[in-house]
Amino acid sequence: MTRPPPESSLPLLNLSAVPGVLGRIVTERAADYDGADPALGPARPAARRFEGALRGAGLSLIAEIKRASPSQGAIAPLDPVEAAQAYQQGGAAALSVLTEPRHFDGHPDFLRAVVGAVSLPALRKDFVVHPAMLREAADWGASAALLMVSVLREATAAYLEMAHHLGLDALVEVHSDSELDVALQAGARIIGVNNRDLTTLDIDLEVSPRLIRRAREAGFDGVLVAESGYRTPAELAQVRGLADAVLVGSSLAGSADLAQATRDLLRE
Ligand SMILES: O=P(O)(O)OC[C@@H](O)[C@@H](O)c1c[nH]c2ccccc12
Repeated sequence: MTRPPPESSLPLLNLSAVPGVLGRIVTERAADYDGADPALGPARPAARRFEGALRGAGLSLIAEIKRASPSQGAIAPLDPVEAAQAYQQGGAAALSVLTEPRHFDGHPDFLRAVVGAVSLPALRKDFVVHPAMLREAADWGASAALLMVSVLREATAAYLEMAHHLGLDALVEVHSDSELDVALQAGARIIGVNNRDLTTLDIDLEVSPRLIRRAREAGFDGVLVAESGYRTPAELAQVRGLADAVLVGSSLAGSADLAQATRDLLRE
């Protein structure tokens, strides 16, 4: 069986099967990119900076620039560059920058500005439902993009291949055993386990440790990231020695002094 080269493929997604809040958001995002050019252009070299940053000693922090969310509404009117600099000073290893405009108050300019101003590698945090979104991420200087198995399903492997074609690392996000199986099958090198169920927005901090253990037991030797809901060093302790990295947004973004909040959170 031959597959068309990644630069010409537009994998089919069944977004009407995605439930709840998540379903609404991805349907809007697909409409935003309806008719966009799916061409990726020539292959770009892989720097693997995002992956490299997370492989550092101990539990690495991915700090998120998140001004609003469906679960909390407005969080804080962060200046993206100031926030990125504060996170870097506080000890973050990498950044996550929301570019979704309607529910997370994100913007492409935030990502471009952050990449131009700080040295940490940055993830484009968005609901990727079209190849053009990956091409944009690479053009804007992101080191990585988020790929959600709950959205991409059987197209996960194709999107992973497209991200790698563009020289991007991919954070492949899962929330259940069956989604983890898809990520492992697809050949993900970085897997994020989201404690938040994006269809109900409920948080369960037991989800990450459980699925991270399962991934390791299955022989996965890539990078594992615990995502969402972390507010205290005690909560981070639940994934120390287990996850390579943790992704934190709201609890940092909502604090008065972002650099100090970052240092406090990382205190063992
Ligand atoms: O704000 P929190 O609870 O610290 O979570 C951060 C991050 O994990 C969360 O923003 C997130 C994880 N996966 C996502 C997918 C889309 C949008 C947002 C997310």
